[in-house]
Amino acid sequence: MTRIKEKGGVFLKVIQYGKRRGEALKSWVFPTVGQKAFVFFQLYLSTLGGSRSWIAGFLISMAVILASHGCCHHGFEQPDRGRLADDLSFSGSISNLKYPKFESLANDFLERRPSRFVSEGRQLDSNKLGINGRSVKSIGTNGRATRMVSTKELMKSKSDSDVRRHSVNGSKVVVNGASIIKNNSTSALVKTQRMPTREDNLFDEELKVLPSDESFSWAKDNYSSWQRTIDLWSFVLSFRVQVLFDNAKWAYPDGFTEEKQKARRKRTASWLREQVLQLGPCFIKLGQLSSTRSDLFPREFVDELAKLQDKVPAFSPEKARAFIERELGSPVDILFREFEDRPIAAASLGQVHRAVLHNGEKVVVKIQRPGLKKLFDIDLRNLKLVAEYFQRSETFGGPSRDWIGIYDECSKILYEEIDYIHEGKNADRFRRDFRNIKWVRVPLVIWDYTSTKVLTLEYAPGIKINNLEKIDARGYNRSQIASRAIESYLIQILKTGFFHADPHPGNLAIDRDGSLIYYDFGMMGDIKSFTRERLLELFYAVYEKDSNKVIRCLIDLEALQPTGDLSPVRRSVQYFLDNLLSQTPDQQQTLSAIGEDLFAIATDQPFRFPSTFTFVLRAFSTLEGIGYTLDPEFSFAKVAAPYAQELLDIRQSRRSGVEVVEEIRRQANDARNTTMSMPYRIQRIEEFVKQLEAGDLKLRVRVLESERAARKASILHMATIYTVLSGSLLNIGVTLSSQGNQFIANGTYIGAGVFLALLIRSMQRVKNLEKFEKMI
Ligand SMILES: Nc1ncnc2c1ncn2[C@@H]1O[C@H](COP(=O)(O)OP(=O)(O)OP(=O)(O)O)[C@@H](O)[C@H]1O
Repeated sequence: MTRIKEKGGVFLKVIQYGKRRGEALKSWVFPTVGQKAFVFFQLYLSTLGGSRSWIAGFLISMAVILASHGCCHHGFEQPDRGRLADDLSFSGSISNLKYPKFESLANDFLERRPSRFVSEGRQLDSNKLGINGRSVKSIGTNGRATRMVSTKELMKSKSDSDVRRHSVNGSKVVVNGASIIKNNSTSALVKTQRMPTREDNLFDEELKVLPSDESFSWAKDNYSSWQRTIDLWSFVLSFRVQVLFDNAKWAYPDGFTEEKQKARRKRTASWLREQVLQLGPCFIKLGQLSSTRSDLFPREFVDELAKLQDKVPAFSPEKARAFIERELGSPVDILFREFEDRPIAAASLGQVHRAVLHNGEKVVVKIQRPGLKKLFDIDLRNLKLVAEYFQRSETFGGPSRDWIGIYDECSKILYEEIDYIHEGKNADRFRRDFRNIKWVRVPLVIWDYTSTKVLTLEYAPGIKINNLEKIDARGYNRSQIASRAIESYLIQILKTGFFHADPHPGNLAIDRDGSLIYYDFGMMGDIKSFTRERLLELFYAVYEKDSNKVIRCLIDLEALQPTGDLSPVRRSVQYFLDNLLSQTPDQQQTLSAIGEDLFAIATDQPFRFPSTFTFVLRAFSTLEGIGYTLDPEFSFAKVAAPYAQELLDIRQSRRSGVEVVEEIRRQANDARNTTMSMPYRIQRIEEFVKQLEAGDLKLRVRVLESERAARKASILHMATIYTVLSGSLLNIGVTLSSQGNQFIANGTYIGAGVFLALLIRSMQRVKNLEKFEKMI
């Protein structure tokens, strides 16, 4: 599982609630040059961060919405859970095999919905079918045991003679229950590849022409690791400089205005997208993940990065075919009856081709980009250096944040994403979780055609969830789709604990019968039962507006560090609970708005990696956004209400017995202790007052504002010295240079440069302090 831990911490301050959302975006001014340079990595790390905060954020938001909505007593209708009878998915016998190597397939088989199960399996004669004495037994669709032949085994014996050995009466070969008619003396399996024509189109959809990756250096076979490292660091430095210029008022000779800054940012953002494409898969994945992080990045960046969702270059069919052959051990023409050279989708980590198995089953083959592992190794090695720099740097939270830990988690997740066996197992588990919910569809994994880098799945075409035109044309119920998307997610978070961590519109589609198809199980989250219990406690605490309990739960969840004085945290939590929970239904905010509020409040607090709160809400705000697009009347609270009510009911019923007695006993104990200790407490207060009067007790007061002002003054003082030194050295250099002492002049120029850099750094620090002051 993808268990994403929260790492790092931030300091605590309550910030102006009223301004927070606009400010969060507007004030995207990176405090130091270092931060500007590594914003990309920061985004990457934060996007993939801790699942606990992720969920904690979601539950808080949910409780907030529900409490503000007063919804827990409404009797909302549960969306229709029925599934239409006609199911046009393709399914075939080959996926019904049980292979010893992949135990999970048996579960697949058992859970398979009968409506989907188009039986092409035939009961086979075991005597005729054994290949090299080995055959695989599976349960046929009619419930009887059927002997099945592993396709891999069959591929091994693909020569004519081998094939002939499997023929029955010289005319028919049975492969995994499907019949292949043998037309002539050549191999029955080796067929000339024939692409489907318009008249003979095996698939309904038209294919788009995808751009090719040939012009990209990362796609070249001879791309060296040195070149890669140079490219990567050049990008980081160029981006740092561009952001610096975008944000520095002095960089606008005709005068600074917000419009001009926006226009420049737009240019930088489009440059960034290009660069991300140039840098390849690891960064494309990062860019995609960032495209919903409007809390961290200006709108212009988010919009540009969102374009990465679809526009990822494809690699050539030759590469794809060679790769499949290397991975699966046989040429494509032998493995498949048909294979479409043009991919239906090209994503950051792989591309998807349609194919037809020899038994006629339609499948998709997801092929990983060649050389991806090597690229990941280099990229992550470099990103580790960045993490180490962050760990040392005060600016990035230094020792209070576990950057190395975050890096480790992230690289684990990325490596898991490029392991398609892992993805296949995730898909199986996800399908099992939804086996009783007929309106969620998860394509079957064809394990025999799957390896770490090639994943073959049942072909499950659908209309992308944000394609309103097609959804309307087919007459689907938009509001039902919106509710189902959210509901399926609530089930994952609250019930099964195993959730799809990347539910962008490309990964959700509508099947012909209106059910929801999930694609891409590379990045999944897993909530352990201990965590789930704590999260439920957190949910109740938020619902009861009990800040102490909220803090206790956050500490238990390791989402908050119990170090130092927690009273400022308590104040901000209470502020958040009071403000949001007192909202009337018409003031009710969207999940993404609440998410932004959470980020604003969490800034500078000892939460572990609070920026993951955006990741927390990423899935839900994406789905919520889809919900609003599909149905303007859509309400998250409405869909979530029955689930929240259920949680509250469970608690109520739990409390009814032993817990109530326990609670009464606890309260009685508290009351007795308080009464007994009262005289002693009054005596203590009296002692304090006496000590104060006698001057024995001194109160030390720290005025943080003055401390900050003094710090600012000292930085400005140093900045003045740097200016003078830099100017003087520059003057000396010019003089020496005019006198012909070029060598010494160069030395003084370098000195001037160093002081100039120190000056810029000081100015940045002043700017940071000012920004911080504005926020508190
Ligand atoms: N079983 C399937 N049947 C039909 N189409 C599919 C299937 N699996 C994937 N696709 C299509 O291929 C696209 C890309 O698939 P997928 O998301 O699994 O690839 P990916 O490389 O993991 O992409 P990303 O990581 O960017 O989300 C999907 O959006 C969908 O259109």
